[in-house]
Amino acid sequence: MSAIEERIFAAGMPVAALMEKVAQAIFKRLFALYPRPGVQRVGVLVGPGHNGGDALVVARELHFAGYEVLIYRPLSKSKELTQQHGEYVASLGVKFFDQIEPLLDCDLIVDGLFGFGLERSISGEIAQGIDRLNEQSQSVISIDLPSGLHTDTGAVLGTAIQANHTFCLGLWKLGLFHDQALAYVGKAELIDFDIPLADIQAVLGDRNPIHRITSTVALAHLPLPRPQLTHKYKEGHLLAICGSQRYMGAALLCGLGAKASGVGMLTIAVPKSLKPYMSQQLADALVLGCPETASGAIAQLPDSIDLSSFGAIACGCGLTLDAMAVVQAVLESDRPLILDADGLNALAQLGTIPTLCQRQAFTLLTPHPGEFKRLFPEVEGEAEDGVRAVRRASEQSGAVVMLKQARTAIGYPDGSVWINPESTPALARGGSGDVLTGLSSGLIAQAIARKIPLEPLVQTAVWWHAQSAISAATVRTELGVDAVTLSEYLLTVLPQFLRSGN
Ligand SMILES: NC(=O)C1=CN([C@@H]2O[C@H](COP(=O)(O)OP(=O)(O)OC[C@H]3O[C@@H](n4cnc5c(N)ncnc54)[C@H](O)[C@@H]3O)[C@@H](O)[C@H]2O)[C@@H](O)CC1
Ligand SMILES: Nc1ncnc2c1ncn2[C@@H]1O[C@H](COP(=O)(O)OP(=O)(O)O)[C@@H](O)[C@H]1O
Ligand SMILES: [K+]
Repeated sequence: MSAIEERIFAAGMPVAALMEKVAQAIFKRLFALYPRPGVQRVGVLVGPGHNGGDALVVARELHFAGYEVLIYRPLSKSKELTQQHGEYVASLGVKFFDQIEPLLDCDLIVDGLFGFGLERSISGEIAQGIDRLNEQSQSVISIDLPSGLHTDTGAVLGTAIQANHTFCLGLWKLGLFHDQALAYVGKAELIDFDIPLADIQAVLGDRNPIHRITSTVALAHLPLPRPQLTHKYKEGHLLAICGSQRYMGAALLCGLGAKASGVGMLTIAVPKSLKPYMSQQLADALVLGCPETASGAIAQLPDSIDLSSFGAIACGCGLTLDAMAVVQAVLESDRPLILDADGLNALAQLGTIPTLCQRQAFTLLTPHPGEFKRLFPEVEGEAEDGVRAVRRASEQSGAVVMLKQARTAIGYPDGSVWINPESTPALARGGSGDVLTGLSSGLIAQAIARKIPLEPLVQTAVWWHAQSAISAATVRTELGVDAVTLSEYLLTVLPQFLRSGN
C-alpha cells in the first residue's frame, strides 16, 4: 500500500489532497451510519501518522456537522500534515486530551491511532488507554484497520482496539481476514478512493494473488442454468466413500451436502451394515454396501465397482483409520479426489507429499487446523498465517488445500489464495464439515461432467456453505444451525442471491 501511495504522490497527486479525499469518504459513511441526534458526542483517537491525519479531517467535518467532538492525542509529535490538521481543528475550539478518560462516555469513538504504519508493539499509556476503551460499550469505528493489528497477519501487537466497524481504505489489508483479527475488526467495509489500476498492477503484479470470495464470483461458477437437453449422467456422477458403524451420521451428512449440490448421480459406498440406514435416509442415492472390518469400517470396495465410471470421488467422512486400504485405493485411482477427515488422517500416515506426488489427477484436501498439522507438519505458523500455510501446502503437494477455520482459506498450486470473508460461528459444531465435503464434491463432479474448470467450484462451495449458515442463523440464531438444518438451507439460500442479482 505504501508503495502504491508513493507512485500516486510521485505522479502529482498532493498528499494533502488525497488525505482530504479519503477522510471525506470516511466522514460520509460515518454520517450515514451514526446520524445526529442519536449520536451526539464523538471521541476521536489521533495518532502521530497519516492515520491520525485522516482522523483529524473526520473530526473537523464532524464538528462542522454539529457533533460534539473530543480528541485523544497521546503523542504530541506527529507528521507535518497531521500536525497542521491538528492545529486547525484546535483553532475551532475542539478539545484535545492526552488522557483517554474524558472520552470514555462518548456515544461513538473514531479510531485513528495507527494504520499500516504501526511498526512496533503498543505499550505504556497508549496501551492502557486502548484497554480502558475496550471495556466500554460504545460503538468504535476504526480507520483503515483497528489500531494495534499487524496489517498483513492480523496479529495483535501489544494490544488492539476492538472495533464494531472497520473502514478499510483503498485496498483490503490482508490482516483483516485472519482468524486472529476477527475479534477486533467488527464489520469490515472498503472505502474506495480511486486508486488507478495501473499503480496496483505495477506494485502487485500478477504474482501470487490473494482474493476474497464474493457472491458475484461464487455464483458465476454455479452449474446454472442447466441445458435443456441433458440427463442425469451429464450432470455429474459422484462416488462418496464414507461412514462406519462408529460414525454413521458423517456419511449421511456428506450425502446431504452432495444431494444439495444438485449432482446428477450420487453413489454412496458405506460398510454393508449401514446400507439399510443410508438407503432409508437418502432415497435418491445409490447405496453400495462394502465388505466391512470387525470394527465396522469399510474393509475394501466391492469387487464389482469400476472407479473409472465416476466423475469424482469423495472419501473420508466418518471412515475411521481402519478403512486405510480404501483410501489407498482411491489415491491410486486417476479420478479427481476430495479427501476429508479420516481420508486426510490416512494420507498423513501414508506420507502426504510423496503420496500426492504420485497422483496426476485433481486432489482437494479439506483439513481443519488439527488435520492440517498432521498433513503438513513442516509448514509452521499456520495458526497465525493461514494464507501462507495453504499457499505453501498447496505448492508443495500439488493439491488444492482448503483450510477450514472461521475464515476459510483455499490455496491453489499456482500460488493463488482465496479467502472467504463472511461466515458465522454457527458453523462451529460437529458435522458442518461433512456437509461441506459433500457439497464441494457434488459441485466438482458437475464441473467434470460439463468439462469446465474444477478449481473455482471449491470457492463456490465454501461461500455457499457459509451463506447457508448465515441465513439459517438469521432465522434460528447461532445455536440453531445443526448440520442437517444447514443442508436444508443450502437448498433455500441460493434463490435469494439469484433473485437479487447478488
Ligand atoms: N495520504 C493519505 O491521506 C492516505 C492515508 N492513508 C492513511 O495513512 C495511514 C498510514 O499512515 P502512516 O504511514 O503515517 O502510518 P500510521 O498513521 O499508521 O502511523 C505511523 C506513525 O506511528 C508511529 N508508530 C508506529 N508504531 C508505533 C508504536 N507502537 N507506538 C508509538 N508510535 C508508533 C510511527 O513512528 C509513525 O510516526 C493508513 O493506515 C491510512 O489510515 C492511506 O490509507 C490512504 C492515503
Ligand atoms: N468460528 C467459526 N466461524 C465460521 N465457521 C466455522 C467456525 N468454526 C468452524 N467453522 C466451519 O465449520 C466447519 C467445521 O468442519 P470440521 O471441523 O471438518 O467439522 P466436522 O468434521 O465435525 O464436520 C468448517 O467449514 C469450518 O470452516
Ligand atoms: K486505525
